[in-house]
Amino acid sequence: MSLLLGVNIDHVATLRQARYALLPESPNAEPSVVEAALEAKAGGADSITVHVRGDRRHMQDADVFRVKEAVDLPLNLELGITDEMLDLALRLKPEFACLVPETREEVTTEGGLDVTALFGTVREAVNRLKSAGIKVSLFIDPVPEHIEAAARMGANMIELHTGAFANAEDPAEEIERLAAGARLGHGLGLQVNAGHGINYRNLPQLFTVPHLAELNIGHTIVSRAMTVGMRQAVAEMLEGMKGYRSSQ
Ligand SMILES: CC(=O)[C@@H](O)[C@H](O)COP(=O)(O)O
Ligand SMILES: NCC(=O)COP(=O)(O)O
Repeated sequence: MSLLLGVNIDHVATLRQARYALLPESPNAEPSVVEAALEAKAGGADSITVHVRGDRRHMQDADVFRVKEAVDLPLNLELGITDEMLDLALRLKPEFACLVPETREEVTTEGGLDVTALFGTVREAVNRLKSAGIKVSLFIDPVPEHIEAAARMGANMIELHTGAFANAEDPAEEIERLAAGARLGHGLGLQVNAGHGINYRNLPQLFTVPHLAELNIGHTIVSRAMTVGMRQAVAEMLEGMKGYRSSQ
């Protein structure tokens, strides 16, 4: 099975909010997140990822319902563990939900969910989402205790946070941490995904990380789409991902 690509379209909404923050549902509001998702599908995306943040800095609640309605692809909703966001997820009923840490002051997601310190809270959220038929992923750092806790609480998947890898001067150590985490997660029966900061240049460095099922990639694809359009930006990323399986 090929390595799957989840396209995160958050930053299409970032551009829209720059002008239409007060009127995101205006008929004039652009760019359209629905059109972006449809173009991502046309480019070959396997799923669409959207992160509705508590501060609604980019994706709005209405956006994700419209994307789910209009785009025939699995939807992966990223959310913080709050009653408000869990309620949204239970109303939306996406195929997948990925529980992520969130702080209002962060520029972007800065680390993985501390699933050991928050074990009970995370497990309750996992159970509520799974009871609604939603497959649950946990966005975590490649920390063995966190991976083991994810398996123990019944998560379906983990998404290894690749931000430290993406930001590292020399990524060798981070790549080994990710590889060890992927081996452990796979061995525990978890689907192992990865995401955050992956781009067209650093992607091949991840090919030594085994057992990856899916990459969630957004910022670099939306950035590339500024030049070549979303459909081609997605197709180019998929072309780059083709070498993964043969490198395993
Ligand atoms: C959880 C994750 O890595 C992505 O959703 C990332 O958060 C993109 O959204 P932001 O740029 O708002 O962080
Ligand atoms: N969970 C990672 C994601 O959805 C996309 O992150 P990025 O590629 O925008 O950094």
